[in-house]
Amino acid sequence: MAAASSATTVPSLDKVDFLKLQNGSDIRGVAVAGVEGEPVSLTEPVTEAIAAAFAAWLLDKKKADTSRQLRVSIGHDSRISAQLLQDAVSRGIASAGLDVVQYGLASTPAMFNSTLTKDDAFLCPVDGAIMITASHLPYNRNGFKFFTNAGGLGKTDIKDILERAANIYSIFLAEGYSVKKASASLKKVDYMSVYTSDLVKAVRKAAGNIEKPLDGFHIIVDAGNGAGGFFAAKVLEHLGAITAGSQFLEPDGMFPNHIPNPEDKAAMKAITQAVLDNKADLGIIFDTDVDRSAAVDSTGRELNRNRLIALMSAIVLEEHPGTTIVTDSVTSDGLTSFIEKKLGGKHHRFKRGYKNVIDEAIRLNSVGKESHLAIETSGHGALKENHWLDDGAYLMVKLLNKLASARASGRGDGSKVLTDLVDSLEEPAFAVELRLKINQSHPDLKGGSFRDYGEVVLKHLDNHIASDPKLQKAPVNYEGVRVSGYGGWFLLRLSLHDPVLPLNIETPSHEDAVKLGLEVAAAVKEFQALDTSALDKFVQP
Ligand SMILES: O=P(O)(O)OC[C@H]1O[C@H](O)[C@H](O)[C@@H](O)[C@@H]1O
Repeated sequence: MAAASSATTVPSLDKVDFLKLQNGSDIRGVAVAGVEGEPVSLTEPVTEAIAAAFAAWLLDKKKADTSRQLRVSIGHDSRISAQLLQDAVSRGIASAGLDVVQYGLASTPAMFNSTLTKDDAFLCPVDGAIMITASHLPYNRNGFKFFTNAGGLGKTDIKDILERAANIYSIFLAEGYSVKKASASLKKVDYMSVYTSDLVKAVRKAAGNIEKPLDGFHIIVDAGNGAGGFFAAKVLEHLGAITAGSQFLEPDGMFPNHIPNPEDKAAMKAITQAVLDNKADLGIIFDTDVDRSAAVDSTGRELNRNRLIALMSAIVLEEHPGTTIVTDSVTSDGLTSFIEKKLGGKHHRFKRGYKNVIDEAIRLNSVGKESHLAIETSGHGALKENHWLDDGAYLMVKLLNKLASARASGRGDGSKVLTDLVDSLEEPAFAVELRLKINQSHPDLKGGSFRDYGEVVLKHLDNHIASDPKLQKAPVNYEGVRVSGYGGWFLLRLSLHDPVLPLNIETPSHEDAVKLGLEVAAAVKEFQALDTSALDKFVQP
């Protein structure tokens, strides 16, 4: 079968700054026209060039290890631009002579998994995988994540791919671009059935090989119209659970109900309400591409952010006593004492970014410091037992295992077994995140980058803190400036991607948070390019 259509329309080619499409270890851009000020950057030729560049990169990496033709799997989330981009990606891969295997609607973790699965019938393992997604971003965006069996590609490889893509695109500019029929092979495979059956097997195995370990449990899924709807019918129901009342399972790239994002307040409210209305045992919510998740217990208590980390830590530390839990930088002090004092583990609070925490856990293991869990407050999480695969669905499988095994051992009280595990987690009475923007066109940047400017702000804050006896700098810290005071803490750091300094504050009261906020405000007031309006509003009497 030929890859792609034989249409010969010639989209007009604009000059493109490929490196601007890099977003950490992902590629992100605008794929749908119509939003003011957001011109389309992921056009068909740009996408085709990026896919061809990934193919060339993969050929360089893998040529020596395999005698057969390399193959690449392609999946996508529910976005309205998915089909167009999938076709362009397929053409790019095929133009480099690699085989294309299309999975259709898929989750990001399933794509990584396809590089590990050994099953000829499903053309697995693939040599490389591409997920077309922009996670929880608005409907007009889209992007790509790339995987090999070594995991997700990192920043350096993404930069390499974008540089190669720019060269390929310059050939399109010179020679003209047309949507060509490619000669390499294209197949469609229902890989999600392999991935979901792996999840089902994992729960059955943990329950002692019981066919329906969730028999009678009522569990509600909210997929936010992303790609996660499969979890209800293909995972939970196979395990015996009732999923009536599950919502927003149908893919709809306009996301008409709420943003598929477990960090979003409206999204958490929607799943909580569904659990209470249906008197369900548990609620589960995913982001668009199912690499992030959160849960809600039967009383409507949210199990997300620090609470989800605490819960996963409790489960993992039962299995691996004393192990190190790697988390992102905005985790609470209460979480540290919970992991270290209550659970007897070690808390390694590292940097923000799922790739950062996963890579750090892998590094710790490589230097002999055992770690089994890397997890972010955003709902991203990966376990050593699951190949460090960043997988929101697998996190939920670990909770399901706990429900099933508790019942098998005579505890029939549903999600209380989960809630009880995090009972003694100390939680701040007040928590806030304020995002302070750096105005990139301000003359104070003097042509430098927002990152350099942000670093100067942080250095200045650091000096200010040193001279203030009411505040203590965190003795170990990997990102930004983290400070204790007024019974709580704050962290000011550079955003991973945006010209923004996010400020997190957690304190015993709103009043204490204002006191910490005033300290930060005083330290940064001379930085004219920093928009402190969110902070100024917060500290106003
Ligand atoms: O640094 P921020 O702007 O707060 O963004 C941080 C977040 O960026 C992306 O969404 C990553 O996928 C997350 O892993 C990370 O937590």
